[in-house]
Amino acid sequence: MNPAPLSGLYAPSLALITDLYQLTMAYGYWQQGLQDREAVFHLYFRKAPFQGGYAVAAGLALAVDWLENLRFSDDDLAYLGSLRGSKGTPLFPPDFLAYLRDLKFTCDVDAVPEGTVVFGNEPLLRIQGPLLQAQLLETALLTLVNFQTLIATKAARIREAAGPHDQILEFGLRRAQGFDGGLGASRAAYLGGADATSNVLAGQRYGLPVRGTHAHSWVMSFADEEQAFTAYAQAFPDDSVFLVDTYDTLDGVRHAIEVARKMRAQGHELGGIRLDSGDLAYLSREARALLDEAGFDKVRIVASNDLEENLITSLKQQGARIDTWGVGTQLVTAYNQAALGGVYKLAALRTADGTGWDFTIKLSEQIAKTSVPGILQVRRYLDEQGHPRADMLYNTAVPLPERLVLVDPNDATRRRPVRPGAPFRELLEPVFCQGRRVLDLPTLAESRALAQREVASLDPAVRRFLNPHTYPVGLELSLYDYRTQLILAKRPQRPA
Ligand SMILES: Nc1ncnc2c1ncn2[C@@H]1O[C@H](COP(=O)(O)OP(=O)(O)OP(=O)(O)O)[C@@H](O)[C@H]1O
Ligand SMILES: O=P(O)(O)OC[C@H]1O[C@H](OP(=O)(O)OP(=O)(O)O)[C@H](O)[C@@H]1O
Ligand SMILES: O=C(O)c1cccnc1
Repeated sequence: MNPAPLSGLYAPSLALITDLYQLTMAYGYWQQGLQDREAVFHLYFRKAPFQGGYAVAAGLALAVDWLENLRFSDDDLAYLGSLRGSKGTPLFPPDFLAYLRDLKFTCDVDAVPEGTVVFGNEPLLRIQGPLLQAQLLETALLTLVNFQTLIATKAARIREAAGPHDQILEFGLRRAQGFDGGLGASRAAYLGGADATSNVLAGQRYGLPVRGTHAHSWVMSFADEEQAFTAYAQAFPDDSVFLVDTYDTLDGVRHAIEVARKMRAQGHELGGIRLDSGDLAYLSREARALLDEAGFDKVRIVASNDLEENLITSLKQQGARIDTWGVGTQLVTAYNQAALGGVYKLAALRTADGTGWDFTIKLSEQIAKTSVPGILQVRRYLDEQGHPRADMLYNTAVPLPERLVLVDPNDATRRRPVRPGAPFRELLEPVFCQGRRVLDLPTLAESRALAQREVASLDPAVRRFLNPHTYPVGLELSLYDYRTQLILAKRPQRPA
């Protein structure tokens, strides 16, 4: 069989986009008759990326799409049937493959909408349903949500640095982690705050605005800069941005102005110039002065060259006159943090008699890595202006006490009583009910607008890049106490 083109991007079925152990466990559960035991898993990360104070949830729409198309094709089953164990016997017997063929997705999925700001330990997704199915979803859901959330968060930080009025163009495809990394990054970058992408397939697939300038090679293909700019303006008289740094940046700006004058005489306006090297603060100030003096104060100044949020902040502090930021490598590769460490943990199992729940916990040497048992919801308390004040994780499967207290899961001495009647909203919303979609997803542009409102609603101390203030996320006290009991019950008490 030839490998699918585009590294499987267009494979008719993506059921096999998983780790082998999900399938070996599935077989084991099926063999033990445990496949339909009801289970609850949470998908969450522990620490916000980039040493930042928050993350922007993303990836849900891709997860929904994957879940709705989840089925094992004949090719998938033939491949699984061909796998052999170390003794040469089939890894998966035919009757299990027949079970997979008929498997229908019947889980409940609750999720935090894309664009919502989220913090460590908060479930972004909660999956409830037959154990075999819920387990089988782990890898793909993590793959989608981890990367999308990572890049959306990076884009939100770049937006924070650029401010609400500047434009951000995502230019990263050539430096992305493969085709799928590039496509996914363009989507997430837009969701997190970029205005447009240079990635044409992402534009087509996700409906993103596509934008761009031209390369140095364009200028190098003509006898001189003026000819190159003139030719580009002929092709795109109302959509030209000239790259001015091929030879000498300020001479390039003067040449751009000459051509812009001729364009104006013919009823067209130059859109912008792009700076791609040198001291971007100095050159942008000089370029702005030259353009303004010549009567081109509406011509935009685009900058590119390894930009990221700290550099953009610094350039602004230096008085740079850049109004459009072309950001590639650092954004689409999340350069300073390779991955978001989201995890997927079992938190509840139906009791054998089917009437109650066993809440489950994964212990760890580090308390920060010990999971939270229960069927969790995140309640976000708001102040009078509707700004987030603190989040509370609680177990929806047990009644909430009258008086609520939030406990820091990493330091039980830090507690906050909840003001009676304090306004709140709950973050996890039903998306699938027994495998049937019950939520109409917002458009990507709506999720992007939500992300901007969400980040803006955070305290600037939580948003700042350097040593941000930790936003309070607590366990509801009775959940905290229950979790402590469970830890004590599970951990061997060895004599000193
Ligand atoms: N005023 C500035 N303050 C801080 N960093 C800047 C400033 N101007 C540019 N930079 C950044 O410094 C880095 C190096 O810039 P430089 O012009 O030397 O790049 P380069 O890639 O070597 O140029 P070229 O593309 O000509 O090879 C880039 O990441 C650029 O964004
Ligand atoms: O710097 P990034 O944030 O990744 O933005 C994309 C870069 O891609 C292009 O450069 P090109 O591939 O021509 O190489 P260059 O770095 O030599 O300019 C463009 O001129 C930007 O500099
Ligand atoms: O359109 C551009 O200017 C562009 C596109 C990709 C990479 N660098 C720049």
